[in-house]
Amino acid sequence: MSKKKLDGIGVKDLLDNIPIPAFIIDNDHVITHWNVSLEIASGLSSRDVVGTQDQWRPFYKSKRPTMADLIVDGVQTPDLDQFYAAKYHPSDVLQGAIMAEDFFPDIGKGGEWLSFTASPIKDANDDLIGAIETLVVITDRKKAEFELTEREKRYRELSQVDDLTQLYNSRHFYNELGTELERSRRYKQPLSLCMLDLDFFKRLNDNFGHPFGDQVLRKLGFLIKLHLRSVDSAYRYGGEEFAIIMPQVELQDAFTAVERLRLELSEVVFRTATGQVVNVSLSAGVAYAEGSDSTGSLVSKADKALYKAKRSGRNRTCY
Ligand SMILES: Nc1nc2c(ncn2[C@@H]2O[C@H](COP(=O)(O)OP(=O)(O)OP(=O)(O)O)[C@@H](O)[C@H]2O)c(=O)[nH]1
Repeated sequence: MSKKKLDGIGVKDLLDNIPIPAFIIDNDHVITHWNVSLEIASGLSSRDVVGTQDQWRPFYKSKRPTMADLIVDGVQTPDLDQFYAAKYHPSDVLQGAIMAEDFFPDIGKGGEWLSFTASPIKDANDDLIGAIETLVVITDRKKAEFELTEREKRYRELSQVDDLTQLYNSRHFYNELGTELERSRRYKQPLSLCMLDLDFFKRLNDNFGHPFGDQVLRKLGFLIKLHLRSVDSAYRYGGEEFAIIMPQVELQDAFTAVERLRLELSEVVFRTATGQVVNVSLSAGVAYAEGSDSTGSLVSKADKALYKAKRSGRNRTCY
């Protein structure tokens, strides 16, 4: 008995009983159905739009095809790009249907994100007779996704950046050095690596206190950043040891750049808590990447040069 009643139910009744906004257009792009959920969402009554081609009206400022119109016209990828560049994909579930997500600035107060799917409607002979489009507001989900992406970005930055000096930390150093080494090999471009180490830093800490040592580290971090070109990257490699990766820089130029930095630091006047004036120096080692170098061998070359600078009296740069 109840089955018979359901057999007789029309498309309009069915559509009006689902909580998802939906409309149907025929092959002439004329609206045949506009359900109650879409009336509520769009503020347009079915009486006013059925029989028209106004399906674009709730979504756009001026007339343009909706996804359902493109389905009716048989528009395929990549021509869909013209209207929904990189925002659509074929439905995993329905054959011939296209799903898309987009932001509609003219809907609601500040705009809404919609997820919409348009599917072809075919008759018993498999001929296309129209298309149905359903819409879901996904603004809250999108907001949550954006917030999550931002948090992840911030977290990644925090886990890569040293708090004290605001330079990258050593974890990030090895990733980046590997990438730059690979790039220099592939494009046959020079790559230099500099290791810097403050001289007698233990003595500074012991004599003037840890906070004073921190102040020196911060200042050196600041000076390094000041001197960096946009393609260089600097790292706090260890306690008072720093590294600078210099892509596209020959050994001699890297040497000159580090020397400039060393001289600048030597001219900075630090003042201790008791007002004492202190000068600080650094030693540096510069190495140049050769075709056969790994990250390990390049770091080792730079470290050896740094050791040489320390051994031969400090406050100098060696390669
Ligand atoms: N203030 C401060 N000191 C640190 C930090 N990290 C490491 N150090 C100190 O840096 C000092 C490094 O000392 P050493 O490795 O003996 O080297 P050095 O005294 O600079 O001697 P040379 O490198 O041979 O000139 C140690 O006393 C560490 O405690 C930090 O974040 N802040």
